[in-house]
Amino acid sequence: MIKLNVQDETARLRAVVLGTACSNGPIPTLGEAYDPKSIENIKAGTYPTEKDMVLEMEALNSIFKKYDIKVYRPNIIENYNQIFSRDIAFVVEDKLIISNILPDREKEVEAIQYVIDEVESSKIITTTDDVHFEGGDVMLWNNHIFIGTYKEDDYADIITARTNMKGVNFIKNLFPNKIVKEFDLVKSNTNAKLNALHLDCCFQPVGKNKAIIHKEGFKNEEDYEFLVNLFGIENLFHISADEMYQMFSNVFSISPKVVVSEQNFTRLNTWLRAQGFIVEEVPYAEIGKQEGLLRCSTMPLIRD
Ligand SMILES: NC(=O)NCCC[C@H](N)C(=O)O
Repeated sequence: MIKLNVQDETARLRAVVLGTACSNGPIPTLGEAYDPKSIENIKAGTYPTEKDMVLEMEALNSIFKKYDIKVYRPNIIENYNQIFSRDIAFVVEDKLIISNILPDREKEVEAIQYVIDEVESSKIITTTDDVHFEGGDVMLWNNHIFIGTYKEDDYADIITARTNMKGVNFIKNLFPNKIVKEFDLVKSNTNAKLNALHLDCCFQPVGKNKAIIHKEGFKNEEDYEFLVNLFGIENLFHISADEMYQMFSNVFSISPKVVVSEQNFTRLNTWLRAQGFIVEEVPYAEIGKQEGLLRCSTMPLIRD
């Protein structure tokens, strides 16, 4: 059995689900794509190849091996995108919460059923179809749970809005001892530079008291100010719309000291090293063309 334990974003990682790019399927049609960056790359003829994406995910896998982390991979579903494991389920404390994910991505959950079967059934949480959340929108931070959401009435038309207020309230009720803080995010179905697809696309803590943030990803300035007050302005690394588009906030912590980052994120990697972090660089830009990066493709099961 797997004894789940995740208390925050950065404690030493022991076990993780890492997605797979194997049998990713043909290039989606514009109608099949569900994020603006994929659409942009399909139109430009630059959609990533399976071969390149498999190589990138193996580079991440080898970092996990180096740090002796137990890695679970999804079972392969033929011709199906299974890269972004983060969104399909997530661990809070000792509970595995199964997301009600975008219907286009539903089969991804079946592929990790063998992992779910290793978890004590009383720890597995599911909910009704009207309650939406994806793991990319949910972050644990000390006594807080941060959740990205979208509050406008046109939620149903916004394919980039994945977590609704019913989802936020469900998590609030599940963890009455936590401070659940939701953030209304800026969304665009058509322009990836104006789209905070999930909370982890515009914000993520690193280390014990620092975070990467794109201010304009937050619809309300007060939400941004809340994070400034919590972390301290000197501890925030601000990223531009272009850096959000490159997914600078979607690095992945394997301990409070060690961050896995993309090899081209020079400005961020230099800052991280100056703060005393060990930065493990991997190539991940091809995966990034699908509007997800390192955090998005991992789902931690056990941290210290
Ligand atoms: N946590 C994340 O931001 N996940 C990235 C998911 C990207 C995928 N193309 C999607 O739109 O669902």
